[in-house]
Order: sequence, then C-alpha cells, then structure tokens
Amino acid sequence: MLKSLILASASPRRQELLNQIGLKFITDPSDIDEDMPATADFGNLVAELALRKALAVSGKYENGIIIGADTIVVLDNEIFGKPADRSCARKMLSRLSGCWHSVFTGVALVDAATSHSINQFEESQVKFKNLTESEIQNYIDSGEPMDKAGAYGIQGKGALFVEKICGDYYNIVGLPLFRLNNMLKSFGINLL
Ligand SMILES: Cc1cn([C@H]2C[C@H](O)[C@@H](COP(=O)(O)OP(=O)(O)OP(=O)(O)O)O2)c(=O)[nH]c1=O
Repeated sequence: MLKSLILASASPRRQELLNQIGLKFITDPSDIDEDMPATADFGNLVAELALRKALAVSGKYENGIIIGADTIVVLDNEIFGKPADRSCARKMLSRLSGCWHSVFTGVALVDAATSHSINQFEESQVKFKNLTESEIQNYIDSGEPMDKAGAYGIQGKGALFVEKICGDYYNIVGLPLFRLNNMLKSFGINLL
C-alpha cells in the first residue's frame, strides 16, 4: 500500500518543490518553537529542527510519512534566519553583499506508525554580487525578503543578487530534492 505523505511545513516553496517532483501529499504545518541553541554545528542544528517539526506533527497521525525541513543562512559562523523586520533584513543583505555564504537545510522523515525517523542536512554555497543601497532598498520594498532565511529568495528577484552557487539549488530554496529522494527510497518510496 502506498503510504500517505504529510508535509509538516507552511513554506509555499516546499509545497511547490514537492509538486514539481510529482509527490501527492497533504500539508500540516508544525508550530514548534524554533529557538536555536548556540552552536557552530549548523548541519546538525537544522537536521534537529527538521526532526522536531516532523515529530510535532507525527503524533496526530496513525500512519503515513511526515516530512519536516528547516533552512538557515550562515555567514562568518553567524546564523541568519528569517528577518524580524525591515531593518533586520537590511542588515542581513548588507552583510551578504559581495560575499560567499552557506545555506543549510535539514530534512527529516518520520514514519507515524512505527516512529522510525531519519534526519539529514545539505549545505550549498552562494556568492552575492556587491549590492548597492538602492538595490537593497528596492528589494526590501518588494516584500520578498520577509519570510525567507537570510532575507532573500533565490527563486524570486533575489536571483538578481546571485553571482554563483556551489551545490544543490533546491537546497537553497528550502528542500534538497536529490537528498530527499534518497531518504524517501530508504523508506520504501520510489518516485521514478
Ligand atoms: C535562502 C532562501 C530561503 N528561502 C525560504 C525557505 C523557507 O521557507 C524559509 C526558511 O524558514 P524555515 O523556518 O526553514 O521554514 P518556514 O518557516 O518557511 O516554514 P516551516 O517552518 O513551516 O517549515 O526561507 C527561500 O524561499 N529562498 C531562499 O533562497
């Protein structure tokens, strides 16, 4: 029997990415407290947060596979989550200007019937062009930065800031599809 899939995320980007690969799923966002412990182990941090999101939702279901994810941007060992306000977005974008930074996304799968879980992370690197004051201002005025880690979306107008990337593009958008596919395979779900 095909197991049902539940995406424990409110992120529209993650929903679009699952649609892109033809997954049938329902969405049931978790509302966990995303407080981050002080750590430089960014990969394990996002993997842990992804698992917390999936576990928070799995208790509601008798069966099915729950998918959780968490994305952060890291520059000089500092975590950039979603900006709290416009001034925070401005600070993040000014810091990212002209620099390479990392994007970490953690992914977790939980089998609701057995509580069996796996969680992993993916890291990609992104190089921003030098941003002008007016580019930062206009970008903030577009409203795009506010619900995104690091205050930008590579899949939107944020693409205009991205000179180069190294790694999985989809990981930057919020879900590393190559890794997710391998994780789903290990749970007996084959997409192709
Ligand atoms: C860097 C980057 C992040 N993002 C988004 C992906 C995530 O939605 C968001 C990071 O916040 P998250 O806390 O990972 O996710 P979320 O709050 O949107 O959803 P949920 O907790 O319910 O799963 O930043 C982009 O859309 N594009 C980008 O280029």
